Amino acid sequence: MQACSLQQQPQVAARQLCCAVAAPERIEATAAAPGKLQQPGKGQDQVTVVYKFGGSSVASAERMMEVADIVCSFPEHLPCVVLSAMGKTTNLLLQCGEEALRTDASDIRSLAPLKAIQDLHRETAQKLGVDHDCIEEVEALLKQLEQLLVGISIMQDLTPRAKDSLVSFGERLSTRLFAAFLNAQGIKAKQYDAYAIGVTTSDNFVNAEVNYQLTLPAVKEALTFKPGQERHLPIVTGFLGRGLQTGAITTLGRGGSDLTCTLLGASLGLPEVQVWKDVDGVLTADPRVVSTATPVSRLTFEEATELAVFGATVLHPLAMQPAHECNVGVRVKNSYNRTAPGTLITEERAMEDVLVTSVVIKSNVTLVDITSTRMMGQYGFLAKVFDVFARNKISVDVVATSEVSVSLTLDPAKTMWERDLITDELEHLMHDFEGIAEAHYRRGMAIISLICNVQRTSEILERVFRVFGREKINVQMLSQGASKTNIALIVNDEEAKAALRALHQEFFGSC
Ligand SMILES: Nc1ncnc2c1ncn2[C@@H]1O[C@H](COP(=O)(O)OP(=O)(O)O)[C@@H](O)[C@H]1O
Ligand SMILES: N[C@@H](CC(=O)OP(=O)(O)O)C(=O)O
Repeated sequence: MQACSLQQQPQVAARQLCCAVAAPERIEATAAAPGKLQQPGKGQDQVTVVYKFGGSSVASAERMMEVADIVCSFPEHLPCVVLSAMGKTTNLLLQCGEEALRTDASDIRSLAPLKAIQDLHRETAQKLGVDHDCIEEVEALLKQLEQLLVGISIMQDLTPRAKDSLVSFGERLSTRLFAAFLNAQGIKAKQYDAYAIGVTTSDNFVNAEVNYQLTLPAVKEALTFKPGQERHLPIVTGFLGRGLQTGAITTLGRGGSDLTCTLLGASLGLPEVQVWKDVDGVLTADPRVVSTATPVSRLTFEEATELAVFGATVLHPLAMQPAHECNVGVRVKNSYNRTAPGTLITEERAMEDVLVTSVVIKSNVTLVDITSTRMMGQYGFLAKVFDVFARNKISVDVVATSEVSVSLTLDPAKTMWERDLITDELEHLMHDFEGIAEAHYRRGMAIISLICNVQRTSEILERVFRVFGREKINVQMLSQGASKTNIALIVNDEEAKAALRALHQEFFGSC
C-alpha cells in the first residue's frame, strides 16, 4: 500500500463491539429471476475500485436493482461497494429517537417513523427476493431497533452515543439487503460493518474523527483477499465507525458515507473511487437554488473541500482528506444517468482558462464584529480574540481584519447535527469579550463563496460588484484569505439566493 501521511498518528488499541441478535420471522421473500447480472472483476486478484451509493441511489428495491446493474456493468473492475441508508432512513431514525422521548414505552411500536422504516425494509426484502438468512437478519435488526427505542423512552434520554447506535440501523439494514440481493442473483458478495473491519474513530459521538493510523492498515488487512480465498464484492456500511475508547458505534457526521468511501480507497491504495449521487456530478451551483446549474468536469481536492465546507451538501466536508493525502482520485457520478461523465477530483488541474468554477451559499451564518481601539500597534490581540472562540468551542469560518477591528463569521453548526448556535451561546461569547474588545453580532447572514481562480481576483471582483450594484445587494464583509480557491462575500441571508442566481447568470450565463 502506498504510504500516506495520515498513518503517522499515535498508536492506540481498538476494541471489540458485540451485537447480539434475536431472529423472529415476519417477512416472506419473493424470488427475483437470477442470472441477468455477471460477476464483475473476473481475473482480478484484489479490489480495484470503491463505489459509494448514497441514500438517494438506494432509496427503494428498484433503485437497489439498478445499483446492482451499475456495479456489475464494469466487468474489468472488482469493486468494493459502500452504501448509505436507504432514502431518508437516517432522518426517520432520528425522528424515531425524538418521538420516543415523548412516547410511552408500551406505544413505541406504533411510532409512525418506525413503521415507515419497517415497511420500507420489509417491502424491499420481499421485492429483492433475498434469502431466508437475510430476512432473519433484517427482522432481528428491526427488533433491536424497537428495543433501543423502548430503552430511550424508559430512560427519557437520547444521548449522542444512543443517537449513533440508533442511526446505525440504516446502513446495517441497507448493506445486508443489497449483499443478499447480489448473492440471490448469483453475484458473490459479502456484507461488512465498517466498525467490524477496523474503521476506528474518536469517541466524539455524532461527529467522530477517523483514527487514520489504526484504520488504514486494519481495513487493508480486512479487505485484502488471502490466497485461496473466494473473490467476492465487499458491501460495506458507510457512515459508521467504532469509538476507540468506548468500543461503541460512532458516526462520521451527516453525509459521512462519502468519507467512508475515500477512506477505503486510501486504505486499499487505489487510484480512484467513485461516489454515485442523484446529480450529474458537482454542479456550478446547488440545483435546488439554480435549476440551470451545470456539471463541473474537473476539481482539485482543495476546491472540492472548500465547496463542501462552504455549503455544497453534495460532498462530506472531510471526504477529500484521505483522498488528498493518499492521492486517490474521486469521481462523482449520477446513478440516475450513468453515462454522464461526472466530476473528476484530483490533486491538480489546468487552471489557465478557469475563471469561476462554482458558486455556493452557506446560510444561517452569524457575523461578529470585534473592535479594539487598543489594537493599533498591539501584539497578542488576535490571539486573545481566537482564544475566546476556542474556549467557547465555536468554530470560525471567514475572517477579515483591519487595524482596529476584526470581523468574522461563525459556523452555524457546532457539530454537523446541531444546525443552530443558540442565542445563549452567543451572549456568553459576547460576555467573554468584555475587557478585551467591544463585540457585536448579527444573525441572519449568508456566505456566498466563489470557487474560482484567485489569480484573476480583480477581474472576478469587478464583475461581482457590477452585478451586486445593479441588483442593489450590499456586501457586509469580503474575504479572500490564504485560500487559493475561494472568495467569500457576506450578505444578508434574505438576499443570498437572489445574489447567487445573479452571480450564476454573470459567470455561467444562466440563472
Ligand atoms: N454544487 C452542488 N452540486 C451538486 N449537487 C449539489 C450541490 N449543492 C447541493 N447539492 C445537492 O446535493 C445532493 C446530492 O448529495 P446527497 O443528497 O448527499 O447525495 P447522496 O445521498 O446520494 O450521497 C443533490 O441532489 C443536490 O441537491
Ligand atoms: N445515512 C447517513 C450517511 C450518508 O452519507 O448518507 P448520504 O450518502 O445519503 O448523504 C446520512 O444520511 O447522513
